[in-house]
Amino acid sequence: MSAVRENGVIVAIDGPSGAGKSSLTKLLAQRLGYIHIDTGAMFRAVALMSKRAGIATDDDARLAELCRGLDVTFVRDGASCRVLANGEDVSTEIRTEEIGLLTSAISARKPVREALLTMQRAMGAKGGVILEGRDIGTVVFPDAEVKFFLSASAEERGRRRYLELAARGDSATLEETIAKVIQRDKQDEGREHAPLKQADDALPIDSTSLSIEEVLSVMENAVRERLAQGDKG
Ligand SMILES: Nc1ncnc2c1ncn2[C@@H]1O[C@H](COP(=O)(O)OP(=O)(O)OP(=O)(O)O)[C@@H](O)[C@H]1O
Ligand SMILES: Nc1ccn([C@@H]2O[C@H](COP(=O)(O)O)[C@@H](O)[C@H]2O)c(=O)n1
Repeated sequence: MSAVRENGVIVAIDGPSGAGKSSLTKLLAQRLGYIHIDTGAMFRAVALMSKRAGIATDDDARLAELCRGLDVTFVRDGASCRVLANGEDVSTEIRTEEIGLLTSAISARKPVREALLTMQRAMGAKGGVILEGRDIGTVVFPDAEVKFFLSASAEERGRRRYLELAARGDSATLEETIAKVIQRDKQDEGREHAPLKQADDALPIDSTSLSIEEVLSVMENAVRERLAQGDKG
């Protein structure tokens, strides 16, 4: 177990779509005074920009060129965070289901993963960060001091996403939403590069029957226990 870093520990939260990663990362970051790094938003920004540029999802050369010229940053907006791509606020545009599915295809490409891996490691190396994604504990920071793998049944994750979309006026049915969650799971788990999987040393949390507050309590206790170990860990 590595010593605590300059700004604190690195916390990795991985898991499939709709498991609650963003919700819990935001709350846990507030509790700890840590920085929230939404790596999914970074992949979504690449997907949005590639769509605008008319780049095919398997055109690695053009995807690599796009990533070289792309600067993805996070800007605090009260209790929330805005996502900027080359200075443009793309926070809303990257959240559509269309972009979510496109992102799942784009994020399977090696040049995209290599480019964002470099950015993510630079953002989190000094600690005091919580990164959420699919490969944080396995690829980005395999030496993270605290790792969680947050999951829930596909039906529950689809139900959560359905409620979220309905609140935004989206007309997708529950059945359609569950099917899209399962489709994204298969794409994320089945790809060659950095597939979604639980790190061997990650604490698994099945949130199917747990409230956000219950999950947050488990996570916060685990992080504070590690912090109490300090450099002895
Ligand atoms: N334990 C829970 N119980 C009930 N609802 C939850 C729970 N966790 C998250 N939610 C709700 O489920 C929806 C999806 O949560 P969230 O966006 O945090 O998941 P995610 O894992 O980040 O998904 P994605 O990877 O697709 O972005 C949100 O509306 C959130 O409020
Ligand atoms: N570390 C990551 C994070 C995300 N992805 C891909 O992005 C898609 C969108 O992620 P959300 O968390 O915003 O839903 C996701 O389905 C993955 O395909 C990734 O590959 N690695």
